[in-house]
Amino acid sequence: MDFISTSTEKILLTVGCLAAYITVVAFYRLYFSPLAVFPGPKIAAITSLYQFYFDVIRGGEYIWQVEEMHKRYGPIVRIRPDVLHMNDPDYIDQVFGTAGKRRDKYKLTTNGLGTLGAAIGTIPHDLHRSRRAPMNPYFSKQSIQRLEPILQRTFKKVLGRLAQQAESGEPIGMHLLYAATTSDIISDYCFGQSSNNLDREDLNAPYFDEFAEGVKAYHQMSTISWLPLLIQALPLSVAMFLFPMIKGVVKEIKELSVVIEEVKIATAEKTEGKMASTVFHGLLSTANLPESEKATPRLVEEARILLAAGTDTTANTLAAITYHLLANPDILKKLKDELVTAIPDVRSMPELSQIDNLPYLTAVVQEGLRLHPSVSFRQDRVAPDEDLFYDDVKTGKKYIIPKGTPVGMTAPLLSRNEVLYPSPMTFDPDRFLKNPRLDRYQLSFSRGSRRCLGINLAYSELYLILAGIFRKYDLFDGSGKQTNSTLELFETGRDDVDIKYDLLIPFPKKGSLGVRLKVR
Ligand code: HEM
Repeated sequence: MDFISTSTEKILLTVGCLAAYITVVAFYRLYFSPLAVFPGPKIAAITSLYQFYFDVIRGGEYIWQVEEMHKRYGPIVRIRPDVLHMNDPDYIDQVFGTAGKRRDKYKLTTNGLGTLGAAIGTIPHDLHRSRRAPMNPYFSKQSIQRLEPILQRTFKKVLGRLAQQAESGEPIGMHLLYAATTSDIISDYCFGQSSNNLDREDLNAPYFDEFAEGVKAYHQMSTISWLPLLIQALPLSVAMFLFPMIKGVVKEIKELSVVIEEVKIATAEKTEGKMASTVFHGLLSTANLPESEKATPRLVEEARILLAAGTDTTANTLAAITYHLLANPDILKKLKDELVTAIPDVRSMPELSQIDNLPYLTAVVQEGLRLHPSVSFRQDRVAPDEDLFYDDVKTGKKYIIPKGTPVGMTAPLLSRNEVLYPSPMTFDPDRFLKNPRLDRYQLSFSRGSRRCLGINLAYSELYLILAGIFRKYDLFDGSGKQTNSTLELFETGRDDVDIKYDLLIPFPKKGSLGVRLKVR
């Protein structure tokens, strides 16, 4: 009897203490936190479990809750106890920082990326700068222009695959074809060894499926702060059993470690001089890079990011643009007219110098990036040195965002701004022709010192592949009179390209087979 009452008392005491603790924390967050003055739902201010429910349990749906919050509370909202979110295109520079302004990353976002040693996962501004600096020359406009032979060689294989598909009569999944292409290019540029996905019968589909499964862990890792530490602390076999989504990562780390070691041996005798021909030969022969920065595990993390960021992003935007062009014959006609003038001989491969200034192609690419930013997660930044000031012009309210506060912006939300982009869900390249300065408001490649490293490569791939495919192929019209090669959408609708779930990268409705085409 005594035992029961003592145990019951202990349980009651524990529950009481817990309830008191939760009440005090909730009370503090609601009324005394420096972020208490910011609008937003109380539940989001009290607990991060609100985000956890939508992002982890429901799988990438918090983005739509945040959109609703903005509709209800205005352009600045508190979306977690410690995080603000902005949806004002005129405030991009303040959040992402202009020259000379330091911007850190938010710890939990980088946890989700799982690569604290890579530039993208580096929290402090200054360390990020030093990691990014030796990679910048390899992704400058001139360096990417020098890559044209690799791009051309790879694109020839794409045309070969499309021709092969025409013979088979089977539909082709364009996301996979584009991912195989961009992955071949970035792997070739990183190490001088292409993944050769385009030479494989299955286009290396299992690798890309594994990648898609892996990114689904992003929200778990970024909302449960201790999860990455737990996974690292467990024996590998136990971790893989409990968290099967890490299997692909473990395999990739092993393979990339071997590749990096090979590059190390190849660069050992070389001294710094002219630019190396691949990114990693370059990094490893940079004399003033500390040895710790050249350690294999850190370089493996950098390589994982370059390979992932350089693959699915561009492929996703390419697939979406392909859909819109084939679903909108008027838009495709305008593009084709421009391409026919710029590239008179249909048998010749387009060269970047022929196409990189074409106005309509540029508008198509910008509109594709606007409507389908291939990085859909909240881009959080922290200003460590300065308070930020925000005036809500509609309500006249003035806010001071204390220094050190994570503030996020989300490209797919910003790009649906109805004032900048009337009928935002319509694919309308003309809006960029009418107002070319609209590109100032694009957040698709991020901004500031953490802007996408691969932006010039991504543009070259987008221009070259779209120009090459749509110069050659017409839209199938069913007349039976067409003599040119043609493309037709196969069982593909708008909901196969529109974002439904934000899992770091955008995913369409469940069960979607992506953009599929019949090639004739
Ligand atoms: C349409 C294509 C692409 C889009 C929309 C895109 C978008 C982005 C965005 C939004 C970020 C910032 C992410 C953050 O806040 O942490 C980023 C960073 C990055 N991207 Fe891209 N990207 C694309 C293509 C590429 C390509 C082809 C590469 C190839 C190297 C690449 C490499 C990177 C790297 C390394 C970073 C990290 C930069 C840093 O933190 O300093 N991306 N990208």
